[in-house]
Amino acid sequence: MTIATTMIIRLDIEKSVASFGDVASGIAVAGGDIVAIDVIRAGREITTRDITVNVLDAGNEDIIRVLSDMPGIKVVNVSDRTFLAHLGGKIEVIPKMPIKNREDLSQVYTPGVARVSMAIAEDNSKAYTLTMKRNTVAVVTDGTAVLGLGDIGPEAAMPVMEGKAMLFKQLAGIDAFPLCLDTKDPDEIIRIVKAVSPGFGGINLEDISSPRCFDIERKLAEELDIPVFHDDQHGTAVVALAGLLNALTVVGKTLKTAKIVVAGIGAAGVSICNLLLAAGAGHVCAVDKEGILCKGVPYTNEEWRKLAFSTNPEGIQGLLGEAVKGADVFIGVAGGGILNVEHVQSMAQDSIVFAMANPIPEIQPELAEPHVRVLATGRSDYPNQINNVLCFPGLFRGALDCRARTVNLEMKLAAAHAIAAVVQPDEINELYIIPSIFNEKVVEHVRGAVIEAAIRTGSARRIPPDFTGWQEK
Ligand SMILES: NC(=O)C1=CN([C@@H]2O[C@H](COP(=O)(O)OP(=O)(O)OC[C@H]3O[C@@H](n4cnc5c(N)ncnc54)[C@H](O)[C@@H]3O)[C@@H](O)[C@H]2O)C=CC1
Ligand SMILES: CC(=O)C(=O)O
Ligand SMILES: [Mg+2]
Repeated sequence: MTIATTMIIRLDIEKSVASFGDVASGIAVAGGDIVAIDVIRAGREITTRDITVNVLDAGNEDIIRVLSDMPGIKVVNVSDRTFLAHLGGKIEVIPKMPIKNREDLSQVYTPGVARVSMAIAEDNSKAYTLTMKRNTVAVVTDGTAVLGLGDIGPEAAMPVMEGKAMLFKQLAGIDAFPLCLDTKDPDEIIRIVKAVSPGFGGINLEDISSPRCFDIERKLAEELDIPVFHDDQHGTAVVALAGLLNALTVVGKTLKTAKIVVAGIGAAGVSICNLLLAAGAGHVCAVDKEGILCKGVPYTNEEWRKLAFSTNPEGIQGLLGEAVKGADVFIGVAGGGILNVEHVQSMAQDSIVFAMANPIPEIQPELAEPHVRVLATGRSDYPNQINNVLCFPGLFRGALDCRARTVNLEMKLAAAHAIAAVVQPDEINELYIIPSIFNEKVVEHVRGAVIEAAIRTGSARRIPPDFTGWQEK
């Protein structure tokens, strides 16, 4: 799969040996397109230039190899726009007011702050009004299941968590802090999250591998009185359900009767199966590496044991190939390339394929497209992006604003229906089953639906002053 990008290559060119013409033809031969040239230093013997080159494939090493092999050329540095966007990290803390004089200082810091702290000490709930707690979420990971990259560790997880924090802020105005923990021990993760929780209005667990993630989330949700939400489980499930509701409308099928295969029964897959069942799906078939989950198999994974009873009503046995035969829907949250063209061809007429693995989908969209009616991926470079970013900003906005104690099933179902309803009935078509993350209505819809469900189910501790009720439009 190719990802077009722009590289900036800094070169020392030894004038007596090589010319810029040599460089330009080398880059062209290796598949690059020069879009800008900057002279950084013009010495008598050596000139240093930054060459900006468009390349089709982000992983393209050919250009660098060609240039490195050229006599008189030294490649000093290579960066691309993506790396440049990460220099020094992507987020920062900005004070809400400047400290210009001693009076300001004594208000925001000592001695003035002491009175505020004492007010909170007398009544802890004042932390919601007198600190950043009410607008602040911790994005917590142990780096064990980062995107589809696996267990890459807490440092390598940081860019993804910073990205989530940016999305929280830009889309929903929420201040989110990445907390990348250097431990994989579930009990220690629970202890650390509980210990830091006083400063946060909510906890977004991210990219924690399964099955550890289930217990970690359950125990934290039981023990904390703020919403704890494992995004890869429930954010993904909410958005998958939203997309599926509209995709089924496009093909004229129903959730109750459609045969739905979910592949990859990890964090995302378990929650997708559970949410689909809760929404009324009648034929869910859960498939992991060892095959279709079946009743009576003594799985060590407790979630699998439960799913084996609630899914696969036909008792189908076998691997993915058996599961997808005649299926109306395939939802992949397993990993890149596990679905092939024969699999897709064996599905029912007007099939729906959500290949949601990141960064490489279960099947390349170009391969699947000719054989399916509705296709979606988790990526931003194809139509129908089914990504949990459509859920978590609005869901936390709603949960924070009504000071929800928890995120319950009704809130998740409400969020899914709200996302689906952003696409108006006269707009829905094969290439538009899910709104864009830049559609401003998404956060507004999800917030409203989540607040309404939280109030209805007793999870809300307050009714936001601006909340006058919510109805799908
Ligand atoms: N589009 C979106 O919004 C989201 C996409 N994802 C993507 O979904 C994938 C899974 O994420 P998580 O659930 O967090 O990971 P996970 O590690 O908890 O689960 C992955 C599951 O897939 C299974 N699996 C691997 N190869 C398989 C195969 N050939 N056939 C069937 N099952 C197979 C694994 O055994 C595991 O149970 C990743 O690629 C991730 O990037 C995850 C969350 C959100
Ligand atoms: C989108 C996301 O959260 C993931 O792929 O892990
Ligand atoms: Mg994730």
